[in-house]
Amino acid sequence: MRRFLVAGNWKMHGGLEMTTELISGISREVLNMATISEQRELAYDILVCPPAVLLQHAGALAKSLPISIGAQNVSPHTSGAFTGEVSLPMIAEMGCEYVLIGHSERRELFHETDQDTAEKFAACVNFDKSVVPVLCVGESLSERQQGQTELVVERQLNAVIDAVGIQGLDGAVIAYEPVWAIGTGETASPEQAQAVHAFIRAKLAGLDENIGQRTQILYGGSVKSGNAEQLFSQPDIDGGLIGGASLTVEGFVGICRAAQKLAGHA
Ligand SMILES: O=C[C@H](O)COP(=O)(O)O
Repeated sequence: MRRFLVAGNWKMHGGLEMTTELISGISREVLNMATISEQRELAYDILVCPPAVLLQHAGALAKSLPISIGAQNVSPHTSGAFTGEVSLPMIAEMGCEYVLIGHSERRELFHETDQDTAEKFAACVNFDKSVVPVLCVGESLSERQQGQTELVVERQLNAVIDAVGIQGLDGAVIAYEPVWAIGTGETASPEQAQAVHAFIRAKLAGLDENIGQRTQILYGGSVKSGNAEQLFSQPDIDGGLIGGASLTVEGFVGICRAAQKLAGHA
């Protein structure tokens, strides 16, 4: 059975104080709303992805809490003359268990290609310590309007599958984030999201049934406490990658509440 994963992507927000407040506040609230037995181990997983300079602080804070830490980006290189970049060994040392790969803002604003994304994903697969890649895929508004959603998502998936094989996706997380729903307040309807999630799962399952069935596929794009339960109720939606609503304890915990309520049904 797949577990729900509620993941917050803080993007370029926050500082030391906000990191302390969010991580300790989220942990306090989710433990408060958990049953006694769930307090030993929550029935779903929580991830927060702060900016790179806050990872050390976040990693130290979250060490004994039911929250995993992830980076928002990583270099495909282990070390070298790559000014401004951060490597997998560096983020792992800061306590990162996950890293976002190919977020649409990286693709759009920083011109990362499918090939760049595949190289970063391959670096995670080949890294000897475990840092789970969260591969972000999704179409733009004009691509959706032209009926190209599946084509685009499949192209983005294929770039990674070509680089690492289907086995390389075993244990990875996929986040479907329609670009037109990111930060716009416009959410894909549960049915629209489910259709793409089912397509992604079928694509993976067509190559390896077990990997297809056990891969967590998150939805991202204006998820908030008011729509999380409806989205997470869909059979192929295993949680969310949350931007704006992950920046307050109340907003993020409201989404965790939906995962807690539905846990066991993913
Ligand atoms: O990584 C998160 C997504 O870009 C969604 O952002 P949003 O929840 O602000 O729409």
